[in-house]
Amino acid sequence: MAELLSDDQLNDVLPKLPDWAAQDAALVRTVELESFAQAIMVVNRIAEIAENDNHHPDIDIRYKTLTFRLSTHYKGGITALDVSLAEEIDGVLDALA
Ligand SMILES: C[C@H](O)[C@H](O)[C@H]1CNC2=NC(N)=NC(=O)C2=N1
Repeated sequence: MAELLSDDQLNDVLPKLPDWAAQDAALVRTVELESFAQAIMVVNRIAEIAENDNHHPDIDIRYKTLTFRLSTHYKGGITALDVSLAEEIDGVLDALA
């Protein structure tokens, strides 16, 4: 079972996730894609990852801007599961042409 990260643990992790911020007990990243179609393609790729991980992001879709909020719902905050998912989301975004 994943445990909530302490403030110290979170402060250690955040520098490794430069595109993410800790806001309201979640890891948050906003990214603007090239088009709505590309945004939806990204959402679908991340949906596959989330299903495989059984750990799911909150995703806000506004035209071609996506905002991801990662928290572990049954813990009510940020755990290592959220850090791992953030790294996987970064991988999808970094791989875009
Ligand atoms: C039953 C199922 O394993 C749980 O509901 C999973 C699904 N995906 C999840 N995703 C996230 N972000 N937090 C959870 O606590 C969580 N729990």
